[in-house]
Amino acid sequence: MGKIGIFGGTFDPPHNGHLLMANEVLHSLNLDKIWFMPNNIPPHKQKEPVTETHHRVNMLKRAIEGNPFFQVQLIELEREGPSFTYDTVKILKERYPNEEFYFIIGSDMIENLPHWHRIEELMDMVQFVGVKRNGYSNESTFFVKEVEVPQFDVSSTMIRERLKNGQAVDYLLPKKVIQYIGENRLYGT
Ligand SMILES: Nc1ncnc2c1ncn2[C@@H]1O[C@H](COP(=O)(O)OP(=O)(O)OP(=O)(O)O)[C@@H](O)[C@H]1O
Ligand SMILES: O=C(O)c1ccc[n+]([C@@H]2O[C@H](COP(=O)([O-])O)[C@@H](O)[C@H]2O)c1
Repeated sequence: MGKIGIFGGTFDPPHNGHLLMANEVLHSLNLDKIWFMPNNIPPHKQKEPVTETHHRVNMLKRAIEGNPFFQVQLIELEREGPSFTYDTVKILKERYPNEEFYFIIGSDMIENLPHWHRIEELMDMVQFVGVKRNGYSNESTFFVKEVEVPQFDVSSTMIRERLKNGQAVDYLLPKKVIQYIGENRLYGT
């Protein structure tokens, strides 16, 4: 039996805030692995344009390169439409009956939890792990296991904005991801 942290996200692009929190949760909960799971269509951002999936996957692979505890889990790209976590966790539990799953979220998502698809049932299927994010509260009517992580106030939105304006993004995301963004002219670079 293994303990797996599932870290779902849009990762548009992945950044050091994602890597920091994943690593801290891995160690504080003694998990065996973290699966970074890019979504197909983010359920609550359905009206926003999202970078093509293959680019998000390629960036994620570069971001986690060299860390033996980090893997990319592509299960949500096997389905069309919005990636509801309930549907995903159901399939994961069938496919990996011996694993115990922890679903990692930042506190902006904790606030949003009551609006998630079939949240009551999902709560019985997986343990949520919450990481505090600047400007959001960790309070929830649902049980979310809190992990203390040094707060790193970076977001994909901030990185996209900076790139669009020609501002520096060094140390906000891995060098290899910055290189990939430049080579593929993403985010208006
Ligand atoms: N700096 C951060 N600190 C804590 N949690 C974070 C941070 N950045 C992202 N997260 C969490 O990581 C998960 C995936 O986030 P996502 O890929 O949407 O990144 P994001 O930076 O929030 O993107 P965007 O700015 O486009 O909304 C979410 O649960 C989110 O709350
Ligand atoms: O299932 C839902 O209703 C649901 C609603 C909002 C977000 N999620 C998931 O939460 C994770 C973080 O979302 P995001 O959009 O911030 O990248 C990602 O795996 C989403 O698929 C899931």
